[in-house]
Amino acid sequence: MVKETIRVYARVKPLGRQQQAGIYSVDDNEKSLSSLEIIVPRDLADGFVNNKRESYKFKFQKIFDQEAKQDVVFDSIAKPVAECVLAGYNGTIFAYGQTGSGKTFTITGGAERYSDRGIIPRTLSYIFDQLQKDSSKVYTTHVSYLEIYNECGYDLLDPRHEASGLEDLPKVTIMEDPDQNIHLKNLSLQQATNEEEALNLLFLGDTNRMIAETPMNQASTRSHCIFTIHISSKEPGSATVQHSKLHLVDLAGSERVAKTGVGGHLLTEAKYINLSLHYLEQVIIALAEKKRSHIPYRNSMMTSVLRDSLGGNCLTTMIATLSIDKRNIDESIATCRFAQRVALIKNEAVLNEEIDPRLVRLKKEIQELKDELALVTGKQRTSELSQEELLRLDELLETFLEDNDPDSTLDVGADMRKIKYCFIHVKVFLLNLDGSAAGTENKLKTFTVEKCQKKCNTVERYCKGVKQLNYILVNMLKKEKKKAQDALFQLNAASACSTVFEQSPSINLEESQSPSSCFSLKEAKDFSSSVHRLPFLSRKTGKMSLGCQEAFEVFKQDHADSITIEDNKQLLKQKFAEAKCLGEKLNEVRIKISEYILTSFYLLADEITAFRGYGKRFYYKAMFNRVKGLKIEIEHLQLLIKKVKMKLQKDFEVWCILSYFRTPPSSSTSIPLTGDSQADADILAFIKARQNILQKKGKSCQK
Ligand SMILES: Nc1ncnc2c1ncn2[C@@H]1O[C@H](COP(=O)(O)OP(=O)(O)OP(=O)(O)O)[C@@H](O)[C@H]1O
Repeated sequence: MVKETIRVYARVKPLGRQQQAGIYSVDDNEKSLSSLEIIVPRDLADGFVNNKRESYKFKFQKIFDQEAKQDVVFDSIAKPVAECVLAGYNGTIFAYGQTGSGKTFTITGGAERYSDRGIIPRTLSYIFDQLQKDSSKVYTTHVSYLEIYNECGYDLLDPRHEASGLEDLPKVTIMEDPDQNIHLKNLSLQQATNEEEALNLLFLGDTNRMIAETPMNQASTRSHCIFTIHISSKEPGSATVQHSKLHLVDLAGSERVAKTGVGGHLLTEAKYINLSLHYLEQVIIALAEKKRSHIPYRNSMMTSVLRDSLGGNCLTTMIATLSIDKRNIDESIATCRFAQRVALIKNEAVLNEEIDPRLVRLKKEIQELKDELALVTGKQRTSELSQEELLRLDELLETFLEDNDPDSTLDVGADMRKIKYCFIHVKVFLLNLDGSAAGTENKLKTFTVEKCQKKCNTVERYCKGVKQLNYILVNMLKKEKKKAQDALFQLNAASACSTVFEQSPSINLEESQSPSSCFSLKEAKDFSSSVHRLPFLSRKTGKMSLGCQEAFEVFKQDHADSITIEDNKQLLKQKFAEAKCLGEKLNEVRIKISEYILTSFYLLADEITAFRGYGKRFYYKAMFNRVKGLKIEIEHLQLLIKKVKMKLQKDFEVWCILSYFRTPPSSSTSIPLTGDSQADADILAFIKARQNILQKKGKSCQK
């Protein structure tokens, strides 16, 4: 807990050109309090016997003279408060003084120069800077902006739109809970994750502020404004959260109504303002009197909102803004008197820590669920398993791990404690696999290893089998290919010798072969076209079987057409690259043209621009046509590649037929099946087709 009286500072506003300075002196003391002396010369008109005081002395924590810059004010006043707020304490800084004395300039800042930024933007910047540096905690920051005008509260951060008048803003009302805590109904808390977002909210609020003119100040604020920064912080893993808030208050002008010379509607306003400041004064007087038990906070909205800041859980600072103009001397003295009373108020700031409400909620939820579970199961579940339950679990685990049946299961019921226990147990067994655990664990270890080895052996055998099959198939296809090449060679030779297929449809391809194995190229081609696409070459899915694909690849490599395909592919690549390059250029030109169109829209009279635009358009059109041409060329090439590929596949089929039919039918039985059910079915269908043809052929020969 930090016990401290409210710190009171004074800031003297620089005098305007036509202002005449009152007599005052500052005794700035670095070590203790500084003092301000205001001299009011006795008015001779009051006569020679005049007991009026001539000198007024006031003590302040520090006095900022006319030359004091905003950064100095921030460093001395706001920075220490912001540090406390970051540490989890509540803080308040409020500016009090007559209209035009520099309250808004000190709290919010001036709009002319960046260096004129006041306490709010500088504090936001400082806080977000610190939050970024501190990675030990998770911070959440919100801001709220309240305006109190004629005893009514308004939410300046209404996100829907910028209000055209105060009436358009949501009305904020005060609610008090049984513990006498104040809650502001309708005041929105806007989250700000960084400085920029927080500043945007400040600007939104400032735009919404009610500004009216008084004879004293052309743009004076006649309402109280409270900008609040709310910070929540939590260390990861910690159960406690800290909540703190910093009120930055710009009070309305404290001058007396008679002096301002206002009337009518403005007089009503002034009365309200003065009334609320009067109540503020009453609260401060009451707080300064040690014997007073009742503090009249509830008399006005402003004192209700600032209840904690005045004599409560808060580190509070007041800035008395003074206009040391000859005409404003009385007001300045009044402000200083008020400040002296405020300086007597003692506050007790405590660290605002609480158990994370989410944690409290979760704990409650867990208890409720436990109760529900106990009701359903009829058992009260504790966090630990009983000795009996543990023994039963051990038995179940042992039976499960010793069971050779791979489909055996371990059923421990829907109890997370038991499931976790089993997992841990199994993990321990696995970790001990290489250790020398004895007894059951050892048995289980051996059992697990055996089981694993068995599995490995099966997989190994399986892989071996697949490899063997692959090897057989590839060899088979290689042999077939060689035979086909021989056959083709002989065919070529035969055709060279003018042995026309048509004349002798049953030309022997190899003299040594049996007559039934003879097959002409034409027949092979006919067969190919009649079967259309052989089942093992083209599946219903349109894909070849794996072995066939492999064979096709080997076949393709040696085929003359594959060179054509490669050439075409290269050409296609080039065309694609060219088309891409042109496409990019085209886009560039398109952007330039739209820029030109936009420019010429603004400079319609400028014919040169328009002409240039046309030139670009022409260029664009030519490029467009070129790309179009390339597209057609690419499509043509793609078609060509497709055609060559189809031709290759057809040739491959013919080659397969030829090579297969060269072998005697009896040899088909020696063909090892692949093991792949679909491929085997293809092969068998192929053999059947071949036998049918041979049968037909035999019949026609007999005829
Ligand atoms: N320290 C200062 N340095 C330079 N200009 C200042 C200073 N203090 C105040 N001013 C200027 O004086 C004028 C009035 O100041 P400001 O609006 O802050 O007064 P105020 O006390 O907030 O008045 P109100 O009660 O009407 O809101 C503004 O133009 C402001 O820029």
